[in-house]
Formats: sequence, C-alpha cells, structure tokens
Amino acid sequence: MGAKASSLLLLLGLLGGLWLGPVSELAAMDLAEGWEYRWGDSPFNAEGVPVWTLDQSSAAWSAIGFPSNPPGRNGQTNLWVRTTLPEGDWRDPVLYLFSVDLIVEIYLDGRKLYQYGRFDDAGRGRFEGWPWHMVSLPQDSAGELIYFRIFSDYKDIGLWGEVQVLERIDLLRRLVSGSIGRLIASGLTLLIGLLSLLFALVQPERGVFASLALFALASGSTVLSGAQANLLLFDAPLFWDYLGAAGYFLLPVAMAMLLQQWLRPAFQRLLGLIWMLNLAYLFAALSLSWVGVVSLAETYPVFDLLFLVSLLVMLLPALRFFRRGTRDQHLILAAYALLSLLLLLDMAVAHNVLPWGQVPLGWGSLGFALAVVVVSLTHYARMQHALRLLNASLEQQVQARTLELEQLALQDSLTGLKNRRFLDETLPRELALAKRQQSSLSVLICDIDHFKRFNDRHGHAAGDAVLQRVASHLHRVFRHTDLACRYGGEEFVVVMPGAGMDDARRCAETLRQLVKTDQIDYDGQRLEPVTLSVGIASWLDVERDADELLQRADRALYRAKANGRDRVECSD
Ligand SMILES: Nc1nc2c(ncn2[C@@H]2O[C@H](COP(=O)(O)OP(=O)(O)OP(=O)(O)O)[C@@H](O)[C@H]2O)c(=O)[nH]1
Repeated sequence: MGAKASSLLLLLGLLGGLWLGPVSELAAMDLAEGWEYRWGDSPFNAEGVPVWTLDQSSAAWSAIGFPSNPPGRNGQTNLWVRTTLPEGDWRDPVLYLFSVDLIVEIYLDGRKLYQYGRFDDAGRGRFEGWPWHMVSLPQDSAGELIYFRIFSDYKDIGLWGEVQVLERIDLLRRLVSGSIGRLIASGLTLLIGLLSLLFALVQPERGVFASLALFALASGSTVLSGAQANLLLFDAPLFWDYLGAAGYFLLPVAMAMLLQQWLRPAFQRLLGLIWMLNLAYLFAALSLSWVGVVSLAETYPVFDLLFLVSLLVMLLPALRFFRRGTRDQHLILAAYALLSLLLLLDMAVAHNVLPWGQVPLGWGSLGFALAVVVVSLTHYARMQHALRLLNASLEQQVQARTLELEQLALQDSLTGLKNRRFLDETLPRELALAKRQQSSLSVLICDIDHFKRFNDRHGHAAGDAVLQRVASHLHRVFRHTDLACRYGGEEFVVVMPGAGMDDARRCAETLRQLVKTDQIDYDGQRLEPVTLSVGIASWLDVERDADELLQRADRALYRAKANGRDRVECSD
C-alpha cells in the first residue's frame, strides 16, 4: 500500500474512532517551563556528536521560562535550547512541537533523534516550511535532557506555541479533532469556490461569481493549509505553506474585487488600486521567496501591514456605503466586517499582540462566502424571474404586432378595404366551400368610369376621396359576410358567398345607383358625380379555378364598358 493511501486510511480510521469511540483522557505533559538556551552553534566532535549535548552542566546556558525569542539575539541565526523530559508512564511517547522557527535538529543522549530541514557546514539552512512535528521518544527517556539545534533568519527564533509529551495515538486524535472544523469549513468554502467558478462560466453575472470564486478558493486554501491534519494526507509542508501564503495573500485581492462588484459604481478606482497593489505584492513575494532572495516567513509581516491598511481602507467606504445600500448589500457588508475583524484578530495573534489561540478564520470566510452566495443566487433568481416576465410581455407584444402587420399586409391603406392579396388567398377557399356545400357564389368587378379624366380634372387627392366614398358605399350595400376588396387602382371586387346571379345583380344595381347619385364635396367644391360599370359572374360548377371565375366577371365588365358604361353586365 502506498504511503498516501495508508495515511488516508489512518486519517479515516482516526475520524471513525473520533466519532464512534469514547474519547480518552488526553494525558499530555506540557513543557512550558524550565528551559535553558544558548546562542550560537555547537562544535561537533570526531564522531559527529554536538559537543554541547555532552556537557550536562548549566554553566554556559541561561535559564528561561519558554524559549521563544530569548533575549540577547543581536542578529544571530543559531540557537540551542534544552529541557528535561518529564516523568510519565508512557507506552508510545512522542514529543509534539507546534511550531519551531524554522529548521531544527533534536538530540537526546548525544544521539540525533529528529531532523527537520538541512543544516550546512556553517550551521545555516534553507526555509522548509513551518509544520507541526511529531518526534518519537524512547520509552525510557524520562528525566533526560533533550536538546534543540535551531536555525532561523526570520525575525522570530525559538520554539513557539506548544511543546508537549504525550501518547502517539492521543496526539493523532487531537490533531484530527482539532482540524475537523477547519477541514469542514475549508471543504465547504472550496466547494463554493468551484461552484462559483462554474457559475462564472455559464451565466451573465460573471464579475460577481468570478471574484466570489477567487475569494472562496483563496480562503478555502488558506484554511485548509492551516489544518494540522493536512500533513497526514499529504506530507509536504512547503506545499501547504506556499498554498497557505498564496491563498492568504489573495484574500484582499478577492475582497476588493468583490466589494468592487457590490458597491458599483462607488469607490471603483480605490478598490481597483487595492487589489492591484495586493496582487503585485503576492507575485513579488512568492517569486522572490521561491528563488531564495527572501524567506517565505519574511514575506508575512510586510504583507500583514499591507493587508491591515487594505482592510481599513476598504472598511471605511464599505461602512459609509452601509447607510445607502440595499438589504443584500447590508448582508454582504456585515459578513465582510465580521471577517475583517477575525482577520485582524488573527494578525494580532500572529504578531503576539494577543495571546496564542486559534481564531475561527475558517468559519468567518465560510460565512462571508455563504453570504455572497445567498445574495448572488437570490439576485440571480430575481433577475431570471424579471427576465421571464419581460420575455413573456415581449412575446405578447411581438404576437400583437405580428398580427397587426399581417392585417396591414392584407389591407388597403387608402380605403380600409381588404386588398388583392387577401382576395387571392380567400377566393379559392370560398370557392372550395361553395363546391362542397353545393351553394351559389357570385363575383362582382366594379370599375369607376373615366376615372383618369376625373383625376385630370379634379386632381389626384379628389380622386382618392372618391375612392374612399365608393368603399363606404360597398360597406353599406354588401353584407359583412361578403368580401369587398380593392382590386387595384379604381377597381373593386366583391365576393358574395351564397348569392346567385339575381342577388348579385340587385346589389350591383343598388351600388351603381348610390354612386351615381352621390354628391361629393371636396375642398369646398362639389365634385361631378362618377359612375360605375360592374361585371358579374356566378359560379356554375364548370370553372376550373378562381381565376377563371374572375376572368368571366372581367369579360362582363368589359362588355359593360363597351356598352356605354354606368351599367351592370352579367356573364353568360
Ligand atoms: N386618385 C387616385 N387615382 C387612381 C388610384 N389608382 C389608380 N388611379 C387612377 O385611375 C385611373 C384609371 O384609368 P384607366 O385605367 O385609364 O381607366 P378609366 O380612366 O377609369 O377609364 P375606364 O375604366 O375605361 O372608364 C388612372 O388615371 C389612375 O391614375 C388611386 O389610388 N387614387
């Protein structure tokens, strides 16, 4: 089985044991007191044993409570510290360190027990990350002096946090249970990050979701890199440290971008400046530390200063905006303020302004990410709803407009009668109906006589008035079920479904009389009366199609014209 698989199994087993099994009394001995320190590095004898570990006397050593940053450093990078291992009834004792700055060798009884990082011949070394350490102790080591050879070119040197002796299984349980919160918080935050990334790719509010994805992935990585159990999953401290640094340095970038999206259009330039500055710092810090110009540890204090300033600068406009914002923006800003507070507390702990303790940063980040998710999703849902409504009303408008256009396309604009296109579509249908029902159908073509002359005398506009007048007579004489159309120019066609030749002739005569006797005034003067010639054809069940029927009516009209106009002629 591979190392990764076995450590995963171990983690799962521990998780199971943690949830299912009874939690034992954790008998841990704190080594928080009674240390000695000595600046510089020990010479080594011919066997490679550090000489300082062979001399038990305290002559060259100074007493100190706990060896974090012992006094009198004067720029030195090498430090030795030692203490006596406590008495106890151990089965499988380990020494737990969290944490040491920055590389260390541990000696017991003149023998090297543990090494983290690599010392060169000059006693110096390269940054290797700052993980927790689990050092196996021999069972009979109680009461012996244990020595720590430490190198650090960071501003802090010595041991930090906790140094304890305890049973291995208790330590593993504690590491896992201590990480559960962070593992869950970071898992959820990373999940939010991935989902946001997906949303950023597929839906329109790209900016909000992309910056939320950045924030959630950054804070999720930071929190995960701080979960002590991560080394059980993947034993690569430097990887976790760089991931943690990248995530941490990205936080102000993502926060400024998110606020930029949410406070739009206010404070855009200021927030843009903040994220660009922080992003530039991230690239500079990580690449310089990667090539070894500075240590990763050294990049933190400068960043913390930048972060502090960024947080305060971002907090001020955010608070000023609070009064004017919407409910959604209030929620985001409240979550943002809470997260900022936690970040400030965390910074204060890291810089010894506050006593050592775990700040629930993970939950703060998760809360912030959740607030943004909730607001973004409700915003998205509201937008979708509004879009659906808009869509529906647009569809309605388009339908109504289409109908209008269709009607317009079938209508003559001057007279309001149906046009020739309408007749072309309708007449064949009416004919088919008449055929099926064996009913009559007549077609009339009415043409105004000498209309050219009329136009020439009275003008085109007066001609239009006459056309409109004839149209109104058509309305009056024929039924609603008859189809009166302007066929073109001064020609009208009426289709009379159910009407035989006699009916049609009677209507045509009525119309002819009406038009002839009509008195039309136009532009303050009485116009000369116009007359109509009408040709009629009735369906005889011998025509092949509508055209043939129309042609017969047209021939009848021609006869009416030829016979002196102002008359009705019927087809044979
Ligand atoms: N004012 C007006 N005149 C139109 C319109 N459409 C066609 N006309 C005119 O109608 C006249 C039709 O002339 P012709 O086809 O020679 O027929 P006509 O003068 O009526 O002679 P007959 O039909 O033989 O009695 C033309 O002068 C067209 O310009 C219109 O919309 N308004």
